[in-house]
Formats: sequence, C-alpha cells, structure tokens
Amino acid sequence: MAMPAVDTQDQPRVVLSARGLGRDFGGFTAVNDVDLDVRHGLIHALIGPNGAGKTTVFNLLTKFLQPTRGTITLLGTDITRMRPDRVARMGLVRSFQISAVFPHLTVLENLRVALQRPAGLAVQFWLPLSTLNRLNARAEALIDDLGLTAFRDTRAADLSYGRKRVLEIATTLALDPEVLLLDEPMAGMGGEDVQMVADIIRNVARDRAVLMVEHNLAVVEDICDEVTVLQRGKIIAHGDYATVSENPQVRTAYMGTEA
Ligand SMILES: Nc1ncnc2c1ncn2[C@@H]1O[C@H](COP(=O)(O)OP(=O)(O)OP(=O)(O)O)[C@@H](O)[C@H]1O
Repeated sequence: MAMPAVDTQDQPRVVLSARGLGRDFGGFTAVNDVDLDVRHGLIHALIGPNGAGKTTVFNLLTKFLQPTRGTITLLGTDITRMRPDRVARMGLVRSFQISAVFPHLTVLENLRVALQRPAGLAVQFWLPLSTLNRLNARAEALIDDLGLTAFRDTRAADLSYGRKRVLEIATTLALDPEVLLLDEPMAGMGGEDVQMVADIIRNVARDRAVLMVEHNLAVVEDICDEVTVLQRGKIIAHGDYATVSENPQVRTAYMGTEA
C-alpha cells in the first residue's frame, strides 16, 4: 500500500516510518512490503490474525531483528542498520507483554530505578541531594499522571494485574520516548482493567506517538486513530477503524468469511 512519506498539511508529523519493510526466515517470508507511518499524538494499531507478522514488524522497528528489505526512519534519521540500544536512546521505546517491573520494590522505587537509567546514574552509589530530589519529583509526577498516587508505596507484587501494567508503562515513560511501542497491552486483563489501561494509553499518546499490537478490537475501535491490518506478512488494509472493519478482506481474514 503506497502512503506519502512526507507530512500532509492536516495530519500530525510522522515520527516513525517504514518503507518496503520485509523479513525472511530461510525461505519463508514473514513480513513483506510493509509501509507504515506513525504520527505524533496519535495511536496506531497493528492488528491481524495469529501469525500475521505483527511481532516480527515490532522486532524490525525496534531493531531486535534486521530487516531483509526496506528502510526504517525515526525522527528523520535512517535507523535501518542501527543497534537497538541506540534506537532506544533516540526515543523509540518498547514495552513488553511480560511485565518488566521489580516485584519487591514499591511503585515509587520502581520509577526511581527506571529514571536513573536515562540520567546515566545507574552505576553511582552516592547521588547529590539535588539529583535525588529531581528524580523524586519526576517519579511523583509520573505517579500522579498515571493515576498511581494511592499506590505510591505499594510493592509492585501487591498491585492488581492492570495496575502492574500501568506501572510498567510508567517505567517506559521514564525514558521520555517520542514513540512508544506497546505489545498487547490488554493481554490477560478483565473489563475494568482494560478501561483503566485504555484511558492511560490515550493520555500518554497526547504528547508522543503510540504504536500498539492489540487483539482486543473493542479497544482498537475505542482508542486507536489509525489501524494497519496485516495478513500473512502483508498489509491488507489501512485507515481508521470504521474503514478497515468494513473491508471485505479484513472480514475474511478475521472470520474466515466475508459475511
Ligand atoms: N525466528 C523465526 N524463525 C522462523 N519463523 C519465524 C520466526 N519468527 C516468526 N516466524 C514466523 O513468522 C510468521 C509471523 O510471526 P509473528 O510472530 O510475527 O506473527 P504475529 O502476528 O505476531 O502472531 P501472534 O498474533 O500469534 O503473536 C509466523 O508464521 C511465524 O511462525
């Protein structure tokens, strides 16, 4: 599917884009000819049936996998051959489906640990009080922004599943990413938690771009501005949810029938 590489007047700027992205595993083509634009302030969903290539696209974008074909651009820089740590430092941050928080640390402690990494402080034993105060202030701000105030001193292990996910998103925000990639943020959650995490993601996307793989289509419909549908490694539809959900190829891919 051909899409413009440059910003059009009425759309927010593109911060992450892929052109002709492809990846083969031996003789098997897992991803082919994928064009994708992820825009500041918007939530872009990557959906498709099992085995469609969503995780592979995520791994390609974050440079965990090298593409066989195509280019990836982040904030105007070609990152196609760049290492994952450099891409992360440039502002492309991924949150994993499996929670990456420390269970025995409190919410506040987890955020302080996360905040020390981008500040380059991880190996220092002694920190000036002014630095500690700055980290604490930022940690408290993240806690408030993400609705975790009542759980500030709760150990991560004692949080509900949904709040653990929110804490995990908060730790990725400590890196202040331009683009946040979320891998099935609603996986394993019940209704109330889904609504809470959906609200948080909407909030988080106000001043950054979000690309998410999500199987829960009600959530995609509710919070995503753009949807790209993959099937057998190729894009079969792109647009807003209403448009792609009416697409006969998408209906066939999801339900095995066009009805
Ligand atoms: N390292 C690998 N070696 C060989 N084949 C792979 C490898 N990684 C993925 N594949 C294949 O590529 C295809 C796409 O897999 P991928 O995990 O990207 O799909 P997905 O859309 O994320 O699926 P799901 O929704 O089930 O997680 C699958 O057929 C998978 O078996």
